Amino acid sequence: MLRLAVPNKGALTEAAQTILSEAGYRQRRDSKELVVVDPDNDCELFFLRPRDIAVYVGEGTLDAGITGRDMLFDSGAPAEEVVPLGFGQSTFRFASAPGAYSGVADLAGLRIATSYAGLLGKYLADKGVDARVIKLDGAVETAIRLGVADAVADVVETGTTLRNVGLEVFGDPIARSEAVLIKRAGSPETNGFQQLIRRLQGVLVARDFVMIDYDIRAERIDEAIAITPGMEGPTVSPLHREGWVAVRAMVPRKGHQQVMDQLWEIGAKAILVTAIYACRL
Ligand SMILES: Nc1ncnc2c1ncn2[C@@H]1O[C@H](COP(=O)(O)OP(=O)(O)OP(=O)(O)O)[C@@H](O)[C@H]1O
Ligand SMILES: O=P(O)(O)OC[C@H]1O[C@H](OP(=O)(O)OP(=O)(O)O)[C@H](O)[C@@H]1O
Ligand SMILES: [Mg+2]
Repeated sequence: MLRLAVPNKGALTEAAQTILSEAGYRQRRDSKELVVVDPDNDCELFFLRPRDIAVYVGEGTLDAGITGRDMLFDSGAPAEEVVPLGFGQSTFRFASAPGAYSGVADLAGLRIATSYAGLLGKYLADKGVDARVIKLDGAVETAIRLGVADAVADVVETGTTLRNVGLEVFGDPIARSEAVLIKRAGSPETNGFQQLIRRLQGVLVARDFVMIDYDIRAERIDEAIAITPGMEGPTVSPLHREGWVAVRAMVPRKGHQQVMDQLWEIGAKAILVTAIYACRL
């Protein structure tokens, strides 16, 4: 049985449940459920704090989990990223009162508040900067005003939280993160785990691609294929109308309107775009 850890709180929770549910796994009915058994998929889902997920997976008590890449690094657990999941994107950055510092080198000897002490500690060591890391559980942005720290290192997405307390980012981003599927470092992939990977990748492709269908004169098929090369090559079928063919191909969702324009320019007709509900490549 596949034992899978899913965030039960925080920024990744909803999107993690959506992607798993689109991949055909059973979901919890209310937010108090901590374990869900999914006999159809021979799987057990454990709802845990995102910060703890890499620890369970690293220990080998759970086979796989969804957490943030930043939390995986921060934990130092022997777990590894297997599939980036395309949601929960954030950067991890330094912030301070506007203009106070311009880069990590300015922080030598100062106090930096963060809830990612592992990640920050490794970064400072890498850069050869000796600073004091003040570990807080959350809402670290307030630490400067309360005199606990000179700078903070925290997750920034829209920047709204920082703006609200009058802080500004400085220096290079420390890390870029998104939700990732993880497994224990070096552990073999079981059948159940490989099936999970294929299903998640299928959902990601279904989100990123659309199906395009159109009719075109047979003599222009090479130009058409150059515009819509598809995955393995487009399906080209004869049309009842002499000298015309029907073409079907997957194209990236982003930019599909430009593809439609280009096809129109070379004389394509009846150009249809439809969503892909699910797929296995
Ligand atoms: N505003 C955000 N937008 C996008 N991703 C975010 C945001 N805040 C956090 N994350 C990401 O979500 C993951 C989990 O962080 P989150 O803040 O939800 O956990 P937490 O701090 O343990 O939970 P809580 O904030 O409920 O205590 C991290 O990988 C983080 O990078
Ligand atoms: O740039 P923004 O879009 O404002 O998002 C970033 C904020 O979101 C997270 O906070 P969260 O709500 O998880 O609270 P926490 O600090 O207590 O973890 C993070 O710690 C930042 O504070
Ligand atoms: Mg948080």
